[in-house]
Amino acid sequence: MALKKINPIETVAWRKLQEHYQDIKEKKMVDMFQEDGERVNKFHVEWDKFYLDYSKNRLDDTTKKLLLELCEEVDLKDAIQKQFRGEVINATENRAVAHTRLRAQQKTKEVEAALEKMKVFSEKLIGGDWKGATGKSIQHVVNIGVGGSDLGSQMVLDALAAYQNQLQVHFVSNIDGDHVNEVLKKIDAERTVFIVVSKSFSTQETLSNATTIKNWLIDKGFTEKDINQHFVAVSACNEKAKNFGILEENIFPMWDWVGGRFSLWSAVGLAICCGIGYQNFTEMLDGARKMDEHFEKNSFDQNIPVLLALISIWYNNFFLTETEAVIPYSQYLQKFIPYLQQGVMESNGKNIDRSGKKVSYQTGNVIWGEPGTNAQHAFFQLIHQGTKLVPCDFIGFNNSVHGNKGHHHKLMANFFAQTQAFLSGKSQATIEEEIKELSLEEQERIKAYKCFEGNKPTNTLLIERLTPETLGSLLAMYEHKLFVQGIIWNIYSYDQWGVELGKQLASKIYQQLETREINTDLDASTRRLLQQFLTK
Ligand SMILES: O=P(O)(O)OC[C@H]1O[C@H](O)[C@H](O)[C@@H](O)[C@@H]1O
Repeated sequence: MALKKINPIETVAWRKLQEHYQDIKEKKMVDMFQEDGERVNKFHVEWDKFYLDYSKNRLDDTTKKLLLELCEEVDLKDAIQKQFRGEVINATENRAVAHTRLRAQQKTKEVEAALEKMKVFSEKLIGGDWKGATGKSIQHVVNIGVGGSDLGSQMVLDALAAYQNQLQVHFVSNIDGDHVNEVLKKIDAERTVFIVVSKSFSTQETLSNATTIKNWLIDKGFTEKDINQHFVAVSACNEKAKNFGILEENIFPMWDWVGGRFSLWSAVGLAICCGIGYQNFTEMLDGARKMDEHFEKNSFDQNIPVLLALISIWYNNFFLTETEAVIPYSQYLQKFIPYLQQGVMESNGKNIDRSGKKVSYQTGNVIWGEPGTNAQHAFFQLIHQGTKLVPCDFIGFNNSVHGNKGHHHKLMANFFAQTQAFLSGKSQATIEEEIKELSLEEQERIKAYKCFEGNKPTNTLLIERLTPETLGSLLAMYEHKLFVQGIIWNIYSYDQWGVELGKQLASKIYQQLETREINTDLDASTRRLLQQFLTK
């Protein structure tokens, strides 16, 4: 059964939210805290190892009530059930969406078999039982993939670097030859296994990089047979992987019903199993499953992904904010933002609704960010005193991984202080006190620059500790958040046609660069640029 096609702006809740926005747009959050002593109690969720405080947002009881009514009107419940039942909700590609199946308690036979294969392979590598062509055990693993076949594994291995074993895992993604060259400098061919990860097994970047590496091995004297011991693949297109020269037994499955950007839970996460071991990988799946259950079963007013999605819609569609920042207070989560960017922007960057009509409202949010405290020293100025409203998610941990309390308390003091500053700003009295030593003339001149208006919204997510399990829950939380937003916006979140045009044009331009024959039907700017490129 297809997803329902309900135009959100035609709902009663949307109209009421528009009216309600007029009441709330000038309100100060500090006043709302004053007026309602129960605000924190009402606007937080405690779940498993997560604590979400969303009280520092420009919303009140009515906002929440209306946003929840919007969920009813678009029949979010029905959409959630359809997703968990694995129905064909990716209608533009005619595919089911069932990545949650990869981490379900009761797994299907094919998923079990894939997991077992990943376990056996990664344990052989880690235990030194998988030998290269010259009989040496493996030290390096190179993941060759791009987009969803790269970002997730990279991010998880960075996030869980504390769990890393002796294998060194590298990533080659960019078609830029400098990328592959730099990685090749770091590895020892005889002790390296390459994992070619491509759902379609037809992505230009991945196939070019894999071919370059294969040739590099051949130049070193490896035969086709030797290469078999150094190459494995993860793909939904077995035949193409075999044609590339990968042995059938070394191909790990992928399925149509797993979108690339939701695939780290599948064999696409093989590099993760190699780097941190199968046990940690399954703990991550368990964490994701817990979040799936929370999302599927909890009432919407206590449902973390639903609430985050609604808050985001509130700003995006009523305050008309342009972007959203995610600030994890953990250096381990440095690659979390690029990973989220693919998930969120590839999914919800759409302008045609589920009825095939152009939408007349804003969809996909622009996501950006960087770990705190580094972010504070880079772009927080704009959030504090710029002209744009940037709602932020602050993600912090009760306990650090390294156990160094001194550092962790300093880090978290900044975490709490920033959301406090975003909320309250700086009062006139405090500014006057700060500058009272200056001459009256100087005070007058400087006063306005020292002003922090505050009233900048933040969600604060406090998680017990960064572990494979909590990371799994966190990733699933954002997956469900973007799904809810796509449902409300009445778009299809699981296709990505928007990336195709560039690929097609690149292949035509590539031919022209190779033959040095520039098409006359190109636009004038591109034609001139190609000429310029070829002259030097
Ligand atoms: O895994 P692959 O088929 O090689 O695809 C890799 C990536 O490329 C595409 O362009 C898509 O935009 C991504 O969603 C996908 O993850």
